[in-house]
Amino acid sequence: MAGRLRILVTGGTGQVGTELARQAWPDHVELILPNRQELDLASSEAVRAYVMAGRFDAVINPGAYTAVDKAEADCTTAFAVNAMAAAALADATRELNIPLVHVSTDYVFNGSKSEGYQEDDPINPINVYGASKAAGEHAVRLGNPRHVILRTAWVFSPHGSNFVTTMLRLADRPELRVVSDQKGCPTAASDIAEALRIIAMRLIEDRDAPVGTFHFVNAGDTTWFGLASEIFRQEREAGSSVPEVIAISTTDYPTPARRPANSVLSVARLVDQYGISPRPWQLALKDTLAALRNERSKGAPS
Ligand SMILES: NC(=O)C1=CN([C@@H]2O[C@H](COP(=O)(O)OP(=O)(O)OC[C@H]3O[C@@H](n4cnc5c(N)ncnc54)[C@H](OP(=O)(O)O)[C@@H]3O)[C@@H](O)[C@H]2O)C=CC1
Ligand SMILES: Cc1cn([C@H]2C[C@H](O)[C@@H](COP(=O)(O)OP(=O)(O)O[C@H]3O[C@@H](C)C(=O)[C@@H](O)[C@H]3O)O2)c(=O)[nH]c1=O
Repeated sequence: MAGRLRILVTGGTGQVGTELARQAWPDHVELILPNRQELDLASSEAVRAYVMAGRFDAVINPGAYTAVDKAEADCTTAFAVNAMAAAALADATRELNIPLVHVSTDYVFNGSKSEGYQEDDPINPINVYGASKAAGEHAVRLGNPRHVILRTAWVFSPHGSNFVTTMLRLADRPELRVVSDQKGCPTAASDIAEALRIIAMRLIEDRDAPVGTFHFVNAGDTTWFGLASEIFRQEREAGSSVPEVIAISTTDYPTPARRPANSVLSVARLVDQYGISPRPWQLALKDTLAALRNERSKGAPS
């Protein structure tokens, strides 16, 4: 029988962390998912001490400061969590000679490219969140050669706050105005978690497993307007009454943080080196909407 493996997962209460806990891990794997009280990612000393003491065989780091607009005025916390904690994880995992799987974002790109971004395209973030995540990537690359940085994008899931749950919360309005000039790849947290599980297990079991930066997003791309339209198309098909969705431009929806006009990610490297092929985002969305409908029907008075 294989020896027991302990994997530290940060951000266990988040979208990706929750889905990592739900993955079908082999029986000999134990996930350790500390909450904010048990491990404060804003303290790099606490992060280092926790990893050094934990007898872990790998670390997966989806924990992050993800409030994109709030980060503009809270740069210190965003950098502490997204950059300094990542640096502490990278240093500690290198010293322990264990792999680090770090999660990053499409918002490290400035959005000026017209096609999909490759892993080695230059990064040039245009908001504080993106800059803090870019600094986290840099620290991971410098800190531990045995790393995978998995960039993903536009994450949705049945739990937590995301664009899909926001649209459903606003669904009783007669109309919703949504930007149609920002393009990206909507991606289910459950699919990201599956990719992270496969990558982490390969890195633990095979010293020659591919390392470096990879992209993982669901297949296909759209705009936020396209995503909202598809959410309500599927909801209407399931019998719900839905608002009219109106396409607007970014200038008509001012926000504290700028967002890239195009952050479509190419996944070819992950398909090639890990054999992971993502499903279309519309199918992943269907599962999430069904799960949310199921939760609503359980909560509805009988
Ligand atoms: N959401 C998205 O659209 C995208 C996310 N990403 C990246 O994917 C990863 C996962 O994102 P997602 O699951 O959506 O994120 P969530 O915002 O859902 O979860 C973030 C997690 O980090 C934890 N966290 C934040 N600050 C601290 C802290 N100071 N100490 C301890 N824990 C903390 C949160 O804990 P608590 O519950 O206590 O707040 C939560 O568990 C992140 O690295 C993110 O940058 C990439 C692209 C898109
Ligand atoms: C709610 C709403 C948003 N919008 C716009 C604002 C913004 O340009 C876009 C997306 O809004 P959100 O604030 O929900 O999404 P945002 O926080 O920008 O999402 C990002 O989160 C971070 C963590 C990432 O890493 C990115 O990949 C991306 O998923 O939609 C509308 O046009 N109409 C609306 O009614």
